[in-house]
Order: sequence, then C-alpha cells, then structure tokens
Amino acid sequence: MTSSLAVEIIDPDLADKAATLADRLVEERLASRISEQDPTLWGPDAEAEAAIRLAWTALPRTSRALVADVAALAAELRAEGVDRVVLAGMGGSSLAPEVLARTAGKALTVLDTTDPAQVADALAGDLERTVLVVSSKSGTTVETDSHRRIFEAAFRAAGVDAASRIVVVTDPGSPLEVKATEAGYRRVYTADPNVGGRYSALSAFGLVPAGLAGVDIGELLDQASEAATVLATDKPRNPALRLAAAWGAAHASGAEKLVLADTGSGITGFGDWAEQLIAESTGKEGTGLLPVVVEGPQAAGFADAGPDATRVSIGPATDETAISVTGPLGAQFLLWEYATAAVGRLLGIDPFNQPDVEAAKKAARALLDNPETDTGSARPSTVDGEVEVYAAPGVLTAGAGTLTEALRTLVAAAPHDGYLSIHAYLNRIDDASAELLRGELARNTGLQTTFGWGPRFLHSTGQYHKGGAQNGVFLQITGGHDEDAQVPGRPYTLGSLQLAQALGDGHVLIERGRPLVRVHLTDRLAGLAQLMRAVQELPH
Ligand SMILES: O=P(O)(O)OC[C@H]1O[C@](O)(CO)[C@@H](O)[C@@H]1O
Repeated sequence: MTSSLAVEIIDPDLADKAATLADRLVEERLASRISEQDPTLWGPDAEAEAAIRLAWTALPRTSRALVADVAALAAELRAEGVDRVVLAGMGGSSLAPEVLARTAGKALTVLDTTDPAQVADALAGDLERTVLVVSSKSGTTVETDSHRRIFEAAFRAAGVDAASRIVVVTDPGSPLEVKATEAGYRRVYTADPNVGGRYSALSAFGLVPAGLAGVDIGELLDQASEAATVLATDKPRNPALRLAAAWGAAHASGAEKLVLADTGSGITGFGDWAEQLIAESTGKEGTGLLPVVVEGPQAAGFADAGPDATRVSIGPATDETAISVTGPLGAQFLLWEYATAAVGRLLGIDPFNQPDVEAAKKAARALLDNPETDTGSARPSTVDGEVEVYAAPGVLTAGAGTLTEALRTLVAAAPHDGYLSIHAYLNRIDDASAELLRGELARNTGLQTTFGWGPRFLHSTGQYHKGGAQNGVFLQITGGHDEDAQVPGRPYTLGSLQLAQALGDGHVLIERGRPLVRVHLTDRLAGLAQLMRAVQELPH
C-alpha cells in the first residue's frame, strides 16, 4: 500500500476539464466547508438530511477512543477462547470491515446474504469460539435481524450463552439497541447518528468488527488523520477536489460510468466498498455515476471502455488508466467520501439520501405477506435444461425459446451506451463461479456490465438501478435450495425471503420500464455451467 495519498488524472483532455472544475470548487471553499459540516452545500432540499449526515469528517478524531475499547473487548473474548468473528450487516454496515479484514489478512465471516446454505455454512463453524457482531444503523434491516435471530437460536441449541456472544453496533435509540438492552447482549456500541451508513467506515461500524477480527484500527485512524488536513484544504492539489472534478468533468462529457480496477493498491476489495458509496450517493433523479467494478486492468470493460465510461485505477496507473488513486486505506476511505460528497454538488443531487431503496424492500415485504400475489413470474416463459427463464411481458420475442435467445433479446434491449446488470441471488461462496459471468457478458455484448450478489447489492448499486440513468437491462439469477432455514419468530424462511427480495426488486424494475429476465437454476452448478455456455454462444 503506498504511503502518500494521490490522485493523478492521466487523460490529458480530462485533466484540462477537471482543472477548470477544481478551480471552481476551490473558489467555493467546498473542501473546508465539507470538513466544517456545512449542510447548505447541496441546496435547500438536501439541507435537512445533510445537517444530520456530515459528522464523518471528524471521525478520524472522534473514533479514537474505540481503539483501546475494542482491543480490551477482543482480549476479554480471547481469554474466554472466543476468537472467531461473524459479522451480520448489510451495505455500509459490513462493506468497510470486510475490506479491512481482507486487506489485513484477518478472518472475518461476513453475513450479508439470505442464501440458506451460505448462512448454514457460517453456523457450521465452531460456535463455542464464535462472537456475532450485529451491525445495523437503523436496527430494522430484515437480513441482519434474521441473522441475529438464527444465531441466537443456534448458540442456545449448542449450549452457548447467546447473550454473552452477541455484540451490537447501532444508532442510539434504535429498535436493535432496545432489543440488545432487554436481552442483555454482551456489548452495545452506539455510533454517531449523524453519520450515514455508507460514510461510516471510520466509525464503530467499520472499526468494531474489524478491530475484533484483529485489524490494527489505530493505524487506520492515523492514516485517516494524516489525510484529514489535506482533504479539508481549499487548494487545487487537494486529491478529493481533483477526484470529484475529474468525475464531474467526465460525467458532463457523457461518461456516467466509472470502471474501477485494482492495479496493485495492496488493498483487497476496495471497489466493493467504493461501489456502494458512489452508486447509492449519486444514483438518483435520473442521473449519477455508475461504478463498474472489474476484476483487474485486463478485464473486459476496462481496457476496452468506450466514451460512456472512465477508467479509474485503484493503485498505480496502467497504460489505459484515466484517473489513478493511490494511498493507504484509512486515507482512501476519507478521500473517496469527500470526493463523493463534492461530486454530489456538481451533479446537483443530495449525496446522503437513498430515495429508491425502500421501493424494493416494500415489494419484498408485500410478497412475503402474500406470496400468491406473485402471478407474473409463476410460470416460466421457457425451460432450457437446468434453467427456467422468466421474463416480463413483452421482453422476450416470440422465437426466444432457448436460454441463449432469451439473453440475446435482453441484451438487444439495451441502448449502446446503456449497461447490463447481473443480480445473483445465490451463495457467494459455493456459487462463486457466477462472478465469471460478468467478464464474459461484457466481452460478448460490448456493454458495460456490473455484477452484484443479491440481496447485498440492493443496499448498494440497487439505488442507482432505480434512481440513476434509466438505461440498464437486468439479468437476475435465482437458484433452487437443498436446504432452508426458518427465521425464528418470523413467518418466513431465509429461502422465501431471498426469493421475495429477487421478485420484489424485479417488480420495481419492471414497473419502471426496465427490461428484465430472471433465470432460475433448478440445479445451481449445472445451471451456472449452462448459463456460461449460453453467454459464450451470444456473439454467434
Ligand atoms: O445499517 P442498516 O440500517 O442496517 O442499513 C444497511 C444498509 O441499508 C441501506 O440503508 C440501504 O438499504 C444502506 O444505505 C445501508 O448501508
């Protein structure tokens, strides 16, 4: 990991345009005003929300007390033989700790799934040695609440005192805090409520699970503190202003996608964290920046990006890079947060709300309450081997009788500067090969292509799909289950929740006129192989 924070704009045309914009941001004193938490920067409509969302600028300082506190809890747990950390949290409540743990090479099991087999695998670890961190700002997120219920019951069944093994991170006064106090959970960390989920990497949400997993969170805060001064400075060299200006200039020239590739940053999985920050913050009111996280600089979508996309290296520049961002992880968290808030002003949107996320949650809840209302997708349009194809009326042409033809029809519905988004409601570990579909589809369609695990992406790019530029087409993948799990105290299983989340988001996208095809893999392994073959046949 490089020690100094830098943003280089390699593309000369972009550099010129960005310099002009950066000068404007300097004149407006944007950096210092963000650091001073000025809520008026995003216009009158955004002011009330911004007034309760800017405390992240002070986190490098205000989070300091957590370092010793979390170290003491980790030592206490270790002394009791508890050294396995499982984190239940969605979006901003798990993405940062996951990057932190992976980068430091520390074990952290992240549960941001409703896949029954993936949850069963997490339960199959040694519960005698396990502490569950339940992280939820709102304290109401259904996935996280389900994980808490399932683990609590499993601890009990294993003869482990459940309350002593559950640590909570939440906002003060949330239903989760109330529950934790009632149940006598081991520890409750209340975070600063004036920090939004996706800006919470340096708060208790990032630091508690990462610190318990053994990450050096003191060093992380040192890196962020060092960067805080430069990021608050109204100078054209301020890396956050440079990054925001480059993004803003690219967007104004018609490149609404940012293709993010790691080019040797030394950070593992940063793109997944940045993806939520950028997509959920900017993708609204029909505009925004769509992050496209790719496997590396050689991946389809990066080297061959067209004029609708800007190539951003996380790490040193390669021959194709337009913008490169380097620096230590603690500094980068803060840099990207400043840049995202700043570009929100350039785009004229409120970077702190997520107005379109609720629609999918509501549709999923409605389906769970009344599963019989799901008439639209009850019957497959086509069955091809291990794959059932479901499509909204009018999406598939009459002849689309095979999987390849269905995919071809879906792809043909995308405008040339649109995008294809794959939503895999599968097991992130056992069905990991699904991720290979992204590169293969991008290569074979020429479209910028994103990949997200459902329901994880619903708390990330899900906002953009519904709120951003309406030029996406969507491929949902669902799968059969060999096992399922009842959520204790709730009238649903994880499997039914997972399907309701897929169908719910599908309904919302279809309602908004987006072309969508769902493929259901009756046998996951065979179905994924078949899907890959169908994608490879696309160009022929
Ligand atoms: O921390 P919570 O309240 O459980 O929310 C998790 C995630 O869900 C979202 O609200 C979107 O659904 C994200 O913004 C957030 O990071």
